[in-house]
Amino acid sequence: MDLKQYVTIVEDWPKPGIRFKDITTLMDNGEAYKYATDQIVAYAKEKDIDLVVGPEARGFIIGCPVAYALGVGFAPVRKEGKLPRETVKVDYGLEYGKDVLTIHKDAIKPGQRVLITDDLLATGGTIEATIKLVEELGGVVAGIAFLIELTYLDGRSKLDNHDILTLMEF
Ligand SMILES: O=P(O)(O)OC[C@H]1O[C@H](OP(=O)(O)OP(=O)(O)O)[C@H](O)[C@@H]1O
Ligand SMILES: Nc1ncnc2[nH]cnc12
Repeated sequence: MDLKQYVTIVEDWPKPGIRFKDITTLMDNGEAYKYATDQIVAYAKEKDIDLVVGPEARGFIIGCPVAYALGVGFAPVRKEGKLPRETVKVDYGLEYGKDVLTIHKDAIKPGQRVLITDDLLATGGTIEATIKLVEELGGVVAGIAFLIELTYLDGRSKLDNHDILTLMEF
């Protein structure tokens, strides 16, 4: 299936100069959303995953159906001030801003094999920060899966030698 046809490009959003890749037109097509999810599930099955971790908010949309299909848990990474118990945190930058990401301190057991999911790899700041959080809690990043990679921003170079799956390149 050609997934790219379901992504809508929105010019100059949220800021002038940004070509926003809107995945809501992929998600609201049941066949396309299932196809994309199934590709990531097949990848995750090769990696012997114990837990899926995804950053707010679009990382949840990708990661939760994958966790359900694998029969493993999902741990949310959220922007500061959203998680109610003790967290670890990290500052990060992204294509159109900067922020702080957090995860509950007890979300990952040392040695657990983690799949990180998100909709899109741009500068790599969000996933670089997510990797730091997972590793600080003793998790092993066994794989990272995205729907979309913006190859012209070279976010991949921030993700060391981690194993990465992307379903579409722009
Ligand atoms: O590779 P980067 O430059 O870090 O950019 C990619 C991140 O930016 C977007 O999230 P955003 O922070 O806009 O949050 P949202 O998912 O809540 O809209 C997107 O969903 C990725 O998480
Ligand atoms: N160009 C873009 N489109 C959609 N989400 C993004 N997150 C960071 N850059 C983005």
